Amino acid sequence: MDVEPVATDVASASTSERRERSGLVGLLSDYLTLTKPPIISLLLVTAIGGMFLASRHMGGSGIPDLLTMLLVCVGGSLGAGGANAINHYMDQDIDSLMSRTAKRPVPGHRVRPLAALAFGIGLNVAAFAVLAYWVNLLAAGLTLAATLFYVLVYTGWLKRSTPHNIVIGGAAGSIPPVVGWVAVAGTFDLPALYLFTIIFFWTPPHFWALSLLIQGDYERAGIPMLPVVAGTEKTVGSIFVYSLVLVALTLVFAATGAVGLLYLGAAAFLGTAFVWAAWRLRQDISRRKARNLYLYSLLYLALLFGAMMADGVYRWWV
Ligand SMILES: CC(C)=CCC/C(C)=C/CC/C(C)=C/COP(=O)(O)OP(=O)(O)O
Repeated sequence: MDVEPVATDVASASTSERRERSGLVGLLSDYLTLTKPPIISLLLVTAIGGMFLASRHMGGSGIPDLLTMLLVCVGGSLGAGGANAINHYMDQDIDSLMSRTAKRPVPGHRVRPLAALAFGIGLNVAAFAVLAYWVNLLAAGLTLAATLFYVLVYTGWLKRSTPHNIVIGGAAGSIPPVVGWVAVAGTFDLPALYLFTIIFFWTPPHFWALSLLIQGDYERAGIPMLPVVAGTEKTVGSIFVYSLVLVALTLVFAATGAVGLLYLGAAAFLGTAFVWAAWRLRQDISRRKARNLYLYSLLYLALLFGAMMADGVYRWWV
């Protein structure tokens, strides 16, 4: 497969253009870029999904209290945004070697490394304060744990040392629905573990599809992502196996009774398309198929959690 890196960090590229146009707007835009807003949006969808599910589990309408939702979104955005800013600081050397990330604010010399670090730490302190004071200590502690796992275990260690980096590191991104759940339920329960596990198994196929598209970048930076270390055939095989486990998990979840038929139908439909996309990539290892799976995986997660929310409200309503 042609592995020439074509993906560019669109957010950073446009940031650099804006920065040239206007000093203050550009600076604010760079700091916003440090938080990786598209990733935050997806994490919030999963956190809100956890809140809807917990609300239904507690015998409520399935629609969580709006203020709690807002506070979780604010606290979660600060926590995840802070973790991402620290990631920018820690990865500045390798980011400067990859075309997708070379124009980011730190390697692009528009934000000083220590300023990015201080910004990231500051956001995490604010996240902890918001969640601990207005939501609960468990939600605050879990968010902090996600940040520490992401920056210390994934960014500082696994990312540069093992092809299993994204498998284990994905645990950080699997915590937001659990934060949403405990924000509403106050305690940890089995459905929250399911949500965690679903995202845990979603992350590798999603990230490996991206890794296939930017394999050249990872090779240049010496990052042992699976395609670099094990080759494209092994990677698409692993993507397929993880996709099967992911979809099986989403279906078994319905058997627990935490979700209903509306969710089950959506999980079956969306999951079939996921496995189909992974199978097609396995049959024809091309950039187009890898990009299809990568983009679909984003849509899949948002729609799966959307179905979960709609399902709870529907069951309360009928
Ligand atoms: C508080 C909280 C919920 C934090 C979650 C942190 C988070 C965004 C986890 C996502 C999982 C992950 C390993 C992403 C890859 O980062 P990367 O450094 O490989 O990505 P990059 O190459 O784009 O920088």
